[in-house]
Amino acid sequence: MKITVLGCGALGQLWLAALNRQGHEVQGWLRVPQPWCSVNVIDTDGSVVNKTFIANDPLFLSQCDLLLVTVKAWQVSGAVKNLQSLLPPDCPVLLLHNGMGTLEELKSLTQPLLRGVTTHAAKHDGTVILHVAGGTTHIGPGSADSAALSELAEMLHQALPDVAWHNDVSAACWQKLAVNCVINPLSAIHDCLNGELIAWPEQIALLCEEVAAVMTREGLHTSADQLREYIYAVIASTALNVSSMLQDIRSQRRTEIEYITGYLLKRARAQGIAVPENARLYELIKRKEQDYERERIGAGLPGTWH
Ligand SMILES: NC(=O)C1=CN([C@@H]2O[C@H](COP(=O)(O)OP(=O)(O)OC[C@H]3O[C@@H](n4cnc5c(N)ncnc54)[C@H](OP(=O)(O)O)[C@@H]3O)[C@@H](O)[C@H]2O)C=CC1
Ligand SMILES: CC(C)(CO)C(=O)C(=O)O
Repeated sequence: MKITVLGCGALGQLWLAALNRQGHEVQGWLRVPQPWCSVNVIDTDGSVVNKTFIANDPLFLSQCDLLLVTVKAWQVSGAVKNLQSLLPPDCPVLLLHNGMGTLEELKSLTQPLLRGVTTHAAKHDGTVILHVAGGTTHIGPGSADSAALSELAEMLHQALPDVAWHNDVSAACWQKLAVNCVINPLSAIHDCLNGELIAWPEQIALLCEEVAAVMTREGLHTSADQLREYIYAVIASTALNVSSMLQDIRSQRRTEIEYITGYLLKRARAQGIAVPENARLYELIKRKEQDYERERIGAGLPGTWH
């Protein structure tokens, strides 16, 4: 297959390396106008991929069988809309990111849309991407015309297992959203590793109750106890992780809070449910972002909100 990976960061490079290993023709798509991209990945077994692929080739894009989108949630709709007119009309667009809300922003997209979440973990270490832990990628339709694209899951599974197809992927997306609503802002505010969050059981319990109430109203089968149990399992299995939100805060980058807690708040508001603890964490993270954005602008540096 001919595949363009939009966003060649940690996840993007993982997929470029894996898809190329399976014999697919791949190109990267970068924010900067550069005709090549370097992929430098150390896999979980220590094996190294150090390759250069073509990038930003409009002809390749116009012949693509899949656009795999691995940018941050707040970058998704702008990046995809930029490429929309160059893509074949039937080219599936698969969004792989934390948080929710991008499907709503891409309602006008005419290509079939898929969405997914992953439990793989990859991080930047200088110029190298370390594949820290394997995991499962859950994908499914994001628009009505993508329901018949389940064979994509098998192709992706051959490249970077595990990949599971769901005719309705919303439960998997909400479960990941619940994890991110609890672990990401809490770790960013307490400035701690994921594993250290067990020191705040009351806050975790409160957040789980609020998230479970919203999820139940969305028609998902869950409870505060189930969510809490699952989130403690993720805290244990990612104990030594610096969450992506804490990494963003430490590097003074824009976080994904708007698409994580922000999305939960929007759904809660639409349903008339109060979620005060989530609202408080949302405000604290937004304030942190605004503080360093103001400092950057005050220092004459460009803003990070590109
Ligand atoms: N890394 C992980 O282990 C996991 C990540 N995720 C989620 O996956 C998503 C991607 O994460 P990750 O790979 O870590 O993020 P990275 O920041 O490593 O990668 C994102 C890449 O997208 C690029 N980019 C931004 N805007 C554009 C654009 N308009 N066109 C082309 N490229 C663009 C960025 O380039 P530049 O730096 O130049 O802006 C960057 O290289 C996030 O939602 C994250 O939460 C989920 C689970 C695990
Ligand atoms: C699961 C978790 C919390 C792992 O750190 C994550 O998805 C993140 O950091 O964004």
